[in-house]
Amino acid sequence: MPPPLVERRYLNRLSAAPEPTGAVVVIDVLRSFSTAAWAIHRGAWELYPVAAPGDGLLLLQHLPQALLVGAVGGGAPIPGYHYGNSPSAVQGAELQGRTLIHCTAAGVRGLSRYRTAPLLFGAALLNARATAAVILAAGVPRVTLVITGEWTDRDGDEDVACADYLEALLQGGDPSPEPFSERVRQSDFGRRFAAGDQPHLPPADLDLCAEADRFDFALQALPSPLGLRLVAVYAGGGTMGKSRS
Ligand SMILES: O=C(O)[C@H](CS(=O)(=O)O)OP(=O)(O)O
Repeated sequence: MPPPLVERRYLNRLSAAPEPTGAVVVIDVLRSFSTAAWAIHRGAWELYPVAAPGDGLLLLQHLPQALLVGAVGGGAPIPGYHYGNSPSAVQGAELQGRTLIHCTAAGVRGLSRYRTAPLLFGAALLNARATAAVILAAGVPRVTLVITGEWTDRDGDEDVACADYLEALLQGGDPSPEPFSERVRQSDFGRRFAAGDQPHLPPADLDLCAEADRFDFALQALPSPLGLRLVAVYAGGGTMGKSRS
């Protein structure tokens, strides 16, 4: 099977391009899908991405055992939520078997924007290789990579680096991940974490987000009666997370 055609979109740029067909991979290395991946690794079953903080509070009425995780634009925790959108914050949480409601200003908004895609993933550098493997196993002819971290004051190169790595893997390459990991650290947003002068952007988060291929699962967003639901999926088939019909 030939490699898929890969194209890119930017969440924060106006675009007249037609809606993507095939797989859409919404990339957010700092930090949405790194937080989500660490949460799954720490035992969370599933995450419900919601586009606005108030939507999370409404959804909590249907999922009273869920934990609220999220940040406003710039990265400060959402008031009233249990945890910030932070891999180091979820490290200290008891997440085994838990459902999370996840709200962020970029990555989660990207999932919401592309919610009608035939196959939809959230990805970070932590699970780039696993995401490529799941997509290649699905045999889709076209893949759209969505950069979420580019803003007027930020280059978004943490996501572009992840997209470059993913694209190389999707084309059948086997590049060393280190240069891509270093680009995450050197990106405009990465350097804000490295500076360590904002409590909601801890340097520990950069370490937990800049590692490549730590996890062997992709994060697939599936439709559910309560909205999109993000679960771990594996290239050999198989989904982790409770089914909810
Ligand atoms: O919480 C984060 O790290 C960012 C903040 S911002 O929206 O990019 O300013 O959110 P995310 O959606 O994870 O990029």
